[in-house]
Amino acid sequence: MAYSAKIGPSILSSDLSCLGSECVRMMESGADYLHLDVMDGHFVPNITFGHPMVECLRKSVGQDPFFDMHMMVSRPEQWVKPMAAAGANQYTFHIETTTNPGNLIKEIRESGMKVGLAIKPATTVEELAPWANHIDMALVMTVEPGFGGQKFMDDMMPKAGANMIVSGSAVIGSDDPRSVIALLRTVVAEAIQKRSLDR
Ligand SMILES: O=C(CO)[C@H](O)[C@H](O)COP(=O)(O)O
Repeated sequence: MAYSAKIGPSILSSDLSCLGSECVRMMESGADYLHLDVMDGHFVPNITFGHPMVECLRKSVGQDPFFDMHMMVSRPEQWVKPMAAAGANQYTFHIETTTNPGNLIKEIRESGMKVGLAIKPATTVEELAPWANHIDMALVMTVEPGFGGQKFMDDMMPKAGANMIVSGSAVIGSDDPRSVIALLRTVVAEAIQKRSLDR
């Protein structure tokens, strides 16, 4: 059986004044999808951009790149429809930010997007587990949300078993992002294979 992993560069560490060309550079370097970090200054102590920027990006890069919106915002319900209209493919919200994940999942699907569910380092996978069959992707954070380039939290490893990897500064900051993406993909695919053989 062939084991594969998907790599989604986070554009957080890129030159945000050149976001369109940075996204194209990542896709041309072999990225499987793009992880777009949306921050509102409330859920996290940082601000990035919102749906108007996503709409411009979509026009600039075309229909093909898959946009996974990592919504680090305090009211994720508010941005579902605007993000769908702007051209987002997946809406990944934080379980810590809503009292009604089921309703939000329904709204996201009705808007035509896939559903991602994220947890901060302090949140257990048990809180995520009841929604596992209702979502397309679980995002287990290995840094505190808000900033790229932080130290990887090794103690998050028991929560993971990942087949999709978000990597920002290591990919964006490299002179050779193609090699970094390929290396990440190979290492993760081999780990998945080993894990399945160990079972
Ligand atoms: O979600 C994020 C921060 O909130 C970033 O997307 C994530 O941390 C990836 O960036 P890096 O690899 O530089 O840590």
